[in-house]
Amino acid sequence: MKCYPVPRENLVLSIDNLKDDIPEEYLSHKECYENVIRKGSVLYDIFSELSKDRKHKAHQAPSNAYRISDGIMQNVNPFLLHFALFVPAITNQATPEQQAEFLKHGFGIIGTYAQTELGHGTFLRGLETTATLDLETDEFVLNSPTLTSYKWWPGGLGHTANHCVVMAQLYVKGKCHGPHLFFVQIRDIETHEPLPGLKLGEIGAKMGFNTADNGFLGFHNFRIPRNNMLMKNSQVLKDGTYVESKNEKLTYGSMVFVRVYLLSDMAYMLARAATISVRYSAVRHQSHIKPDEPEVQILDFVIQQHKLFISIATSHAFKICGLWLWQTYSKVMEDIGKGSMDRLPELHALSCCLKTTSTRDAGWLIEQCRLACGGHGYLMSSNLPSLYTTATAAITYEGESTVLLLQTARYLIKSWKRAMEGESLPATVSFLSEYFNKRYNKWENTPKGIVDGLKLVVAGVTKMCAESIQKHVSRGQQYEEAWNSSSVQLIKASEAYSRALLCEVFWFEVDKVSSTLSNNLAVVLKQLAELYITYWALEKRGDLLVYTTISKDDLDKLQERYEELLALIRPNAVGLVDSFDIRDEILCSTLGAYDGRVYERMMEHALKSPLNAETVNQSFHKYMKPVILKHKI
Ligand SMILES: CCCCCCCC/C=C\CCCCCC(=O)SCCNC(=O)CCNC(=O)[C@H](O)C(C)(C)COP(=O)(O)OP(=O)(O)OC[C@H]1O[C@@H](n2cnc3c(N)ncnc32)[C@H](O)[C@@H]1OP(=O)(O)O
Ligand SMILES: Cc1cc2nc3c(=O)[nH]c(=O)nc-3n(C[C@H](O)[C@H](O)[C@H](O)COP(=O)(O)OP(=O)(O)OC[C@H]3O[C@@H](n4cnc5c(N)ncnc54)[C@H](O)[C@@H]3O)c2cc1C
Repeated sequence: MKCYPVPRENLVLSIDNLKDDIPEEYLSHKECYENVIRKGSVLYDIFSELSKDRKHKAHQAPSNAYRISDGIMQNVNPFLLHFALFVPAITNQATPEQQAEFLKHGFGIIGTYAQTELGHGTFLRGLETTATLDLETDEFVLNSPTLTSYKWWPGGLGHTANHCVVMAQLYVKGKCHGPHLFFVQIRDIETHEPLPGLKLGEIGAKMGFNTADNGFLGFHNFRIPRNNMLMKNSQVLKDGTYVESKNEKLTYGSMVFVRVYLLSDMAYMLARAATISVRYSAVRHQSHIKPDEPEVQILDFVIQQHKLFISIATSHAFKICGLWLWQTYSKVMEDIGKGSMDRLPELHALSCCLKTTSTRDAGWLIEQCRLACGGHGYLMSSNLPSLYTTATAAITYEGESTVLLLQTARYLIKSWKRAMEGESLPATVSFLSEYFNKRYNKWENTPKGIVDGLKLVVAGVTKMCAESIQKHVSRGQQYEEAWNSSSVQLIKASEAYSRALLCEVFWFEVDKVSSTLSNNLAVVLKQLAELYITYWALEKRGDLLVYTTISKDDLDKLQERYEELLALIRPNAVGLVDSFDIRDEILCSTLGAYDGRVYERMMEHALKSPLNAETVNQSFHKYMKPVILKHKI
């Protein structure tokens, strides 16, 4: 067996079998898939060796080895779900004995996480796949009773995975106990043929993610051993006794893991887009500033700095907040391991709004980076279009953004009610009590003052939501109807909460470590953090004018400070993106390569187009020529 030492980027990137002769955009849908399976299998082999070295723990921050594949695959790795959800679901939701059994083949199996159905993705209590206990045979019988109950979307399900964790409605003795997770083999290990009683396939071409092999799966009286239900939190005994979980939402735990991870993932996606667009903006000369001087680097246009520097700052914000959220996640998981669920609602609320804001921001900021590169940003060889379609998928997967923001709003409203009743609140929402008790300060034009102001916006909007719900109820609506009627404001409350959290954590984490950094590094990091906070204060000036004592004069001074920060960051801009340290082989961009040979690389890439293999394409003689000659006057 090939033995890989812990891979270094150099080792992995030097493997010939990982190089593409033809750029992926020139391959067919089927060739694309086969190409990523070729590369993915090499990486899977390496990661398997790597993972043996460090026993996989459910709550361990995902290894950065994942980053290497992110670059080499260029598109999405069809094995991703195995690492992102299949293994974490088993280590998070199965008993130790089950883990030993299900993972005994180590990386000899390839899994995915099959939860979403054709008819349901958000509303998990509405999932239709059933798992019915057969007491006589000590098995569960899985069925897809309708077309809408077919599993639809799971990554790797179409042709890659041979196992999956399936979410299905558990039926025991005629009673439904809601969604539970089951370990299911779906293909023969040797032949890879679908097992009898299953209908498997891929769901077709998508806007991006076209190598993720998202698939569909239908069950027809498909039997699995009773022991294949993941039974760490709830159990079904041999006699059919159902032992319920201490918290039924623990079943949803695997999604929290990925939502927490996505903050760091988006930091990395943005770092790539910022590296490409800032380096290109340093190379590209276009137009004049002073009429009698040569054309300038487009990075010297202040409006270009306004478009791009927020992406540098946001990547750092997501990285730092991602680590903070990961620490919170790990602590809550530790508490749950000791039997305490107290902080689970808070973790759920934090992960919902931060996952949503980070994926949405990554989407529009990557698009802003693309547009800042003019026409060349529209080339696939820039890699900005692929970064965009990959990042924006995350706004939907792992919890659709609106739905997750409403989950956070649910937590804010509950916290507001607790504040009104004088209860003490967790630190992440304690400002609601301060606001309720009118303990807040006048506006200050400082980073801390801005953070406090943004929290006042959250408290003010949350209060307005609570009053709106109360108003609708007093007019005769049921609570759930009143909730729906107030949902536009509820989304605003969650968005404001997420922004305040990002600003607060970014600023105070940087402030906390700055004394340990070299002066220059501390200065630059603080400039980025202040730029981020000031950018969002100016973006949210309307809310600040409504809910804080900020004045027009304060806003004018903030605008001035923001433009000062752009000028201060300008000399370090290229150094800042270089410090993301993303190699050309992982950046995969003709515009963002370290050596700045943009135009030569663009031409080299263009010549790889199959259309350039000949000077006259056969379609001229076959189709065009007869028409041209026929109509030639
Ligand atoms: C090497 C590793 C690398 C990792 C790399 C990752 C990067 C990318 C990875 C993968 C690419 C693609 C992966 C995509 C995978 C998927 O998309 S999997 C499917 C994702 N689907 C969802 O997220 C479904 C979203 N829907 C839900 O979560 C639920 O339906 C709902 C929360 C919206 C509603 O659930 P419901 O049961 O109806 O609850 P409610 O009645 O609304 O009550 C809410 C209460 O429940 C609590 N709660 C809800 N969810 C959770 C949770 N997850 N954890 C804890 N608690 C939860 C909530 O706090 C409420 O409690 P209260 O009643 O006390 O208010
Ligand atoms: C690239 C990609 C990869 C994926 N990978 C996987 C995977 O590996 N495994 C897996 O199981 N799933 C996967 N999914 C599916 C994904 O998790 C679902 O698409 C997602 O959960 C949203 O559900 P839905 O598609 O049914 O949308 P819906 O929930 O139908 O949402 C449609 C619209 O209805 C709105 N809406 C829904 N409920 C509410 C509500 N309560 N209040 C207000 N508005 C509401 C939404 O906001 C949205 O605007 C993937 C999806 C994508 C795009």
